[in-house]
Amino acid sequence: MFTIIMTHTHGKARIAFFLAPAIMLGEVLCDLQQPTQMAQIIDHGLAQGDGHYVLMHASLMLGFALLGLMCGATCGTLGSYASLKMGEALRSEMLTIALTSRDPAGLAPATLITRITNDVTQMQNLVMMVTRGLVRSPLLLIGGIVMSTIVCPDLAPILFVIMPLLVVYLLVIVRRSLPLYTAMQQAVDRVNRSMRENLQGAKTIKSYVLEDHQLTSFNADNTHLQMTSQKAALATVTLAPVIQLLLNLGVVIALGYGGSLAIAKTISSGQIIAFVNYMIQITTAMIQTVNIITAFSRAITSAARVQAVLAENPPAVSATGMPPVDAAIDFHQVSFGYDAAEPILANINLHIDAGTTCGIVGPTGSGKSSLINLLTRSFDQYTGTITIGGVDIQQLSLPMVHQQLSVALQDSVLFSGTIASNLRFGDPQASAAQLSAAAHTAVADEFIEPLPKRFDAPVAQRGKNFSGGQRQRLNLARAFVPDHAIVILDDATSAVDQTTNAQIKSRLAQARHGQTTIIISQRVTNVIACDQIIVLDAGKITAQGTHEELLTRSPFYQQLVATQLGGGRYAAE
Ligand SMILES: Nc1ncnc2c1ncn2[C@@H]1O[C@H](COP(=O)(O)OP(=O)(O)OP(=O)(O)O)[C@@H](O)[C@H]1O
Repeated sequence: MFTIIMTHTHGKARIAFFLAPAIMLGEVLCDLQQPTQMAQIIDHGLAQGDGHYVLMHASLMLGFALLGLMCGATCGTLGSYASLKMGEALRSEMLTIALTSRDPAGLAPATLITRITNDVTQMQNLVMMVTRGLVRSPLLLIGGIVMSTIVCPDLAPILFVIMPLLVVYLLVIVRRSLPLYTAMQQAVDRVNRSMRENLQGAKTIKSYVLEDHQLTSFNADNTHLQMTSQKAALATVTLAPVIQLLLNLGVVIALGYGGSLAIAKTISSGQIIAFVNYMIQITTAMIQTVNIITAFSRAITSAARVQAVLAENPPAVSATGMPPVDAAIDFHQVSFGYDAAEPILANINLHIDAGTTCGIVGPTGSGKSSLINLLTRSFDQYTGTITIGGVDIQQLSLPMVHQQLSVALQDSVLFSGTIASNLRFGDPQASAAQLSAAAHTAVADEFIEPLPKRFDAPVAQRGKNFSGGQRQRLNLARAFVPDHAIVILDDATSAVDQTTNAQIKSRLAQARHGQTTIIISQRVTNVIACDQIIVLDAGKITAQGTHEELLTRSPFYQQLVATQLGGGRYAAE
């Protein structure tokens, strides 16, 4: 946890982090002066009726109080600065990892949200507490014990009995509360996940009239969160009162026993008052220690969850390969599984010549998208070699890989903004002519041109002001805007009608003539004209060749053609 805090606290924030406790030392020293000064006033000033002595020591007390206040305020400001800066750095790094991570298995959005917000906040609270309390509480505690022993050694045994009892109690509570805080954070994850799914799927829920069912399920998660939070709170709720009780008991004994010693003239009344005041300071320090320990328990849990995100496959930093000279693609003996125990692709060998088109067909779940996920380096845990232009993609940095290829996925994710801002994702400098050309290839021009603002027309969140087919065409156009050597279309026209699909196919053939294009499609018509077609089944390449070749070689392909095209031998266009 300390490593996470330190690696995310730089420059002025780091100075503030270390300076704040040092300044806090001033406040503690000032606080520790007060009871002694008070005893002096009672035993010397008041007892001897020395008004000047009383005034002088009262002024000293005021001076210490003001100095303590200044130290406390400065420490609080510095601590808050360090905490805010650490939170900012941590959130930024976590989001970067979330956006670039190539192993999303442990990074479900709901848990990520909780980790980036709630868990980071817990760590920020700890930094605040540590900068203020980590020095103050132990020092005030030890200082209080030492000073009370010096000022009134006769009453010191009271503390030596009470303190060990308190420490044991504290340790028991902390041990009990730690797993409860972990459970609480997991419950927050569940509520977040449920809320996210319900909000995203609101339309589907309404159409199936499942509002009550979903609400019941959400309420169950909500109640679970409330119960686990309550358990965690209950585990620590007795801490402060028990500390207060034991120390009040100590004060009562000090007053009773100390009173009898004062009557016997063994100690003075000023000593008793100083001792009681030190006990009050010790109580305050103990309660503050409890708060720090509680914050620690929560932050330890949170730090582990934050660390799990920070450890998620950081993007490759060393890239030694030169950019590929051409767009030929090779897979050599590639095997892959999202989970090591479940292979998805097995021994894939394929070669796509630069400047050719390659179609990939296969039943649903056969591994077509997974193949592309490897080429785009979304996942790296495969065996074998994948090269672009003869260069192993592992030797290329992620930006280098992404400068080679554009991908249009079936799921057309659009972002709020304008059509132009969405189309410029892959090339922020793209000219208006590039946008028009890309929109034309994707047959998106026919609905963009009539819009009053054309390419400046607004796009709502997730593109919900466009139809599914329109979204897909904008998604396609976005992939065509950058002048990348390789374009991959992964079932990217599944939502468009047959006529538009045919138009896209013919414009694509023209626009990408002589450039490497990979088309994954459930529709056999989309791949018929490809220079080669790869047939995938259960993660293996079962056949590859041209349409004509596959019609004679691949029973699966024959069946696909028969089902979709009525059984005739369709020639490639
Ligand atoms: N991110 C993932 N984590 C775990 N398993 C996954 C993931 N993505 C896909 N899979 C699994 O990998 C297998 C192949 O999926 P993939 O998406 O590659 O198939 P596909 O041929 O593209 O299917 P479709 O035509 O339906 O899109 C499936 O069994 C799927 O459940």
